[in-house]
Amino acid sequence: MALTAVLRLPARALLRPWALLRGVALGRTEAAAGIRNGARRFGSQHVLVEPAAAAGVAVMKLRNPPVNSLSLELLTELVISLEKLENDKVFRGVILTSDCPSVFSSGLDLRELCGRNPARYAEFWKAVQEMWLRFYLSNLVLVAAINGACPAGGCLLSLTCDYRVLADNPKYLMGLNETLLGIVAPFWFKDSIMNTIGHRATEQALQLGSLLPPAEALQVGMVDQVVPEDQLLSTALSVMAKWLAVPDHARQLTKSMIRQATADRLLKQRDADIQNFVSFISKDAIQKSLQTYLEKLKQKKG
Ligand SMILES: CC/C=C\C/C=C\CCCC/C=C/C(=O)SCCNC(=O)CCNC(=O)[C@H](O)C(C)(C)COP(=O)(O)OP(=O)(O)OC[C@H]1O[C@@H](n2cnc3c(N)ncnc32)[C@H](O)[C@@H]1OP(=O)(O)O
Repeated sequence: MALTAVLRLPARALLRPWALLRGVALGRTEAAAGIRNGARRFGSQHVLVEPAAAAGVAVMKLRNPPVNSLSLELLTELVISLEKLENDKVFRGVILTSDCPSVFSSGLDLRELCGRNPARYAEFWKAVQEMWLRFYLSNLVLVAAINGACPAGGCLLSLTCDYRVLADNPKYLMGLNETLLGIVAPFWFKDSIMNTIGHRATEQALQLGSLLPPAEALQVGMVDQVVPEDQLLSTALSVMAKWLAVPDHARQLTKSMIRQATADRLLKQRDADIQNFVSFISKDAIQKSLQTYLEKLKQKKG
């Protein structure tokens, strides 16, 4: 960033050096535009973060076109973006949404699960764990504004949030569909959904790999609200206002009291979970089934 551009920045940006780094990552024009509008706006290649109209709230948008598949890069950038917001005392809540049309996130990037070497699988799985742990235990209020399809890892990401609002569109299917790919959702995926929809509903949803349309997702408790698409963000902001009306320290300790035990189950066996994943995903039969699934997805268009 040129010195003249730095000098034009408001003092508060200079007090936060990472805000300048974000500007570099965004490119000078976009960063400058954000600041000119009086709003600090930052991002990385795959995650865009901008302050919402409400004080203390940021909107975090996934932008890994075409379908926001959770690659190693996107997972890493999500964690870094959340950490930056947590360290910036201005922010108390985050609305998580998608910048890609009609897909919130297509889940883990299937290309990360096929044809890689064990070291890369291990690195990728560590990043999936990290994303889940950091979002699940975040001190901030997280509201998911789900503006598209939300299968598998996309659903997991939304389940880390404190509240989920889903746009009412029959194409926006949501759920943990791993069994349909011939793979098994790990215990912490299962814990996330079971803590949300309960034991019996999980028995069905997880074994069947159900992808639910909005009305059913609402009925089972996978989401808290279904609203017309054009009201998604305003609803998420209203929900956020209600959550932010509670004193942070009391809400944060309560959240931790409810969630820490679930996170600890993974924290106690992170390495074993990585080894399990690597040996499971490396099996020929699993690789075959994933490749067939990926090919079917690609052929869908033809
Ligand atoms: C004992 C057990 C121990 C350990 C357990 C170990 C391992 C197992 C755990 C693994 C957990 C896995 C979790 C996951 O998240 S797996 C991913 C599952 N995701 C899906 O099933 C969704 C697949 N995608 C879709 O259904 C559709 O793409 C979607 C999201 C509805 C959007 O539809 P549409 O807009 O029509 O877009 P296209 O289908 O045409 O897709 C465009 C383009 O993107 C490619 N693509 C789609 N999804 C993915 C993906 N997840 N990863 C990578 N690429 C994806 C698709 O193939 C198209 O590519 P093209 O090249 O043809 O343009």
